[in-house]
Amino acid sequence: MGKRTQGWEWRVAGWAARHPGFVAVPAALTAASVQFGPVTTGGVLAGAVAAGVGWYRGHPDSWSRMAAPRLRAVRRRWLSRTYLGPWWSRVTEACNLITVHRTTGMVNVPRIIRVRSHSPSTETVYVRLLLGQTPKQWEEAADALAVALKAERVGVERVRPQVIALIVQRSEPFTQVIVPPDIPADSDAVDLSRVFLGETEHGDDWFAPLVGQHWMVSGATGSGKNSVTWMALRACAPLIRDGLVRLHVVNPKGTELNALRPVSHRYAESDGDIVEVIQGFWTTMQERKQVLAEQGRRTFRMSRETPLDVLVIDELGAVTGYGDRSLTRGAQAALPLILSQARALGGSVIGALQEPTKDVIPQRDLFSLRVCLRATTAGHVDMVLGDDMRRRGALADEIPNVPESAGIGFVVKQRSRTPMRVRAAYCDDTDIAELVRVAGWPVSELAHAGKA
Ligand SMILES: Nc1ncnc2c1ncn2[C@@H]1O[C@H](COP(=O)(O)OP(=O)(O)OP(=O)(O)O)[C@@H](O)[C@H]1O
Repeated sequence: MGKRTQGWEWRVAGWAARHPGFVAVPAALTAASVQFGPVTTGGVLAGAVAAGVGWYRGHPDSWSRMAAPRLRAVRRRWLSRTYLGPWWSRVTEACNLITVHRTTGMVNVPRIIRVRSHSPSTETVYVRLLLGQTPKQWEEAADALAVALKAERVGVERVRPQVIALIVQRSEPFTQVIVPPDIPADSDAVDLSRVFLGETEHGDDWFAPLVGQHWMVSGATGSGKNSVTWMALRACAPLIRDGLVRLHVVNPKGTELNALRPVSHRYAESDGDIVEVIQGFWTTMQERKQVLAEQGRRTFRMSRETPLDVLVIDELGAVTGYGDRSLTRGAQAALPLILSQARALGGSVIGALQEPTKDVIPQRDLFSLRVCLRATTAGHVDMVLGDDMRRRGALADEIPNVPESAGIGFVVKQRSRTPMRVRAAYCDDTDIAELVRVAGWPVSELAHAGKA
């Protein structure tokens, strides 16, 4: 007997029996529209669907709730495959960062996991490494990557096993030297809670408070560390003249800051004098404690009786870490006390150093403003600014060692805990001479008066 073939009627009947909904729903809709009219039926149907969807979306286990993020992820992946994928494949291939399976010939491209942008000029791209790749390989390809990504420079940071962060600096916001503003003529015009230091990458002025704060400026030799110090002292010039600010200057190198000798309350270059100045500063703070107690005040207010004492230390590393033993021991006896207690007593410290390691400056966390100018190694960035700051864009070790980059560095925005590229204004010899002239004229007048 030959194979029995079914007629189409049987096949339709069989399908309808297997899918009753497909038959029952149109049949019910047809019957309802014959009975109540198509408009009423359509309206009721639309209402029922809307109510059902509404209920379903509100339900904790609703499909749409669970599915929505997944759908979004799929769409994103699809978009990145379609638009970003080919471009990224070309970039990584050009930089030799893809692998090809030996037998199947399949090309493996490292996957972009996430892209974050913490500042207008920098992006952080998190990449999952391919099997067999090392962060070092990517570091070696950083220059090629910068060219391929049309970026100024690219830094590589290890995040966790298999994941690295590419810190892509798109542009250099600072192409010109920033000129310092005029020194205010009057003490009243000076606001030490907002000292102008330079500009930020956002195009705004960069201000920092000096009263009740300690500043640490770290940078390699020639990075322009003293720019920050000079800007603070220019703001203070009329106050120094009026006896409202006193300078205690520690200048182990004996260069540059020696211009401050005539306007300093205390000044030291040799090891013995340095220890004396630092310990004298601590004694002043202890006396200040007494004065405030007698005045019944808990907080310091700047006046001639209680001036702001500013301790400026150049080469802080030599003073606390790698200088002569008698010097470092003497300084280390007083400096931690000053850093932890002087803020409320009207004492501020401005320290500049090249080597920000813990053994050189164990108290670096006591500095409230920390500026990281050009660094010699990547590790210095997080030591100065805090954990993860390099990964978030503070590529201080990638700042070129050229005079055009001097004064450029990073600070941390306190609210968002993200690094911000800044450039300090540059005080040339004329600006320094002007500062000394404004700050010092009563001293010279007094000297003349004494001689007369
Ligand atoms: N803010 C700035 N803007 C532009 N150029 C600057 C700035 N600061 C410094 N420079 C330039 O960089 C040079 C080096 O600066 P400076 O000697 O102050 O650096 P430094 O970090 O103090 O170095 P060192 O540790 O050797 O004393 C200066 O001669 C000057 O030409």
